[in-house]
Amino acid sequence: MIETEKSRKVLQVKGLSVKVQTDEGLLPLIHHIDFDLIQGRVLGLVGESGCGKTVTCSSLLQLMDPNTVVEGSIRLNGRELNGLAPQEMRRIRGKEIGFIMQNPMNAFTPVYTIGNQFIETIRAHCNLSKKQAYDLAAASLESVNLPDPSGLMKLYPFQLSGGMLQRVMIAISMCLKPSVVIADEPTTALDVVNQLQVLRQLERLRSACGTTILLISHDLGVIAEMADEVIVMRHGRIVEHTNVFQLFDHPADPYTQSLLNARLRLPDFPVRKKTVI
Ligand SMILES: Nc1ncnc2c1ncn2[C@@H]1O[C@H](COP(=O)(O)OP(=O)(O)OP(=O)(O)O)[C@@H](O)[C@H]1O
Repeated sequence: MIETEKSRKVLQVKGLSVKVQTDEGLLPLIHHIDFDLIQGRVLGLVGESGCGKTVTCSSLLQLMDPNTVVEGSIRLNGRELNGLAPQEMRRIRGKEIGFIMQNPMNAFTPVYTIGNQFIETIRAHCNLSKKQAYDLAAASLESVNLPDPSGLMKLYPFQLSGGMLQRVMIAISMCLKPSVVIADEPTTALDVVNQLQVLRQLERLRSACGTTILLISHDLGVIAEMADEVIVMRHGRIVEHTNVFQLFDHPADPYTQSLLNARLRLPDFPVRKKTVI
């Protein structure tokens, strides 16, 4: 098939296996998985706790513990990431692959203000003066609906709620415009109002910047609302990879069916309103 701009593969994962060194030898965590991230689309990654979602993301970011072995190919815009030198990977993380994590407090250094960290992050990746970086940061914070950006930049991370910190991370991504954002359970620790805000801003990141998103969530409601395609993982393997409508209407794998059945018994299952692009 000819790759058009609409179906451009931004990230190609082929034969990804992750093993951890134990006293008994190498223990497999991820078994030879393949998937692609397509420009401007959201790929959901679901599966029960311990199935390997976070290990998969950490491998893409080359953030696995030293006692693990990551095999296979991870190509970002055609460039192989597996085995890349740590200083090269540091340049790629943030600028080319953004990440938004479940506990945003871990992403910030407690002793520096939000403004300081925001501006330094922008300046580490872009050739901007402090004033230019400050103006960009303020505009970006405003664009994710955070009030009083200049006041907010003087605050320390512990003075912001989890939802506000998530939106600061999205605002940083909006400035750096990475090709891919990996969002690992970005709404899990948030109340319902903040969940909605964060999901709206992630959707804006995708639609305004054309960012490709890998969205990990145990919440099938979030996946139904956001994802175009979905991967279902079990015991470190992909058991199903399909578009979101197919997944909810005609789940093929018995494991997917059991995941959906468990969720559908709850009363607040949302109905997908948007159309797949
Ligand atoms: N550094 C490590 N050393 C040994 N085992 C690990 C390591 N990291 C993860 N694991 C194991 O790999 C498996 C997959 O873990 P992972 O964190 O990817 O699960 P998950 O699907 O993200 O779960 P959750 O939804 O609970 O976050 C688990 O059994 C976990 O204990």
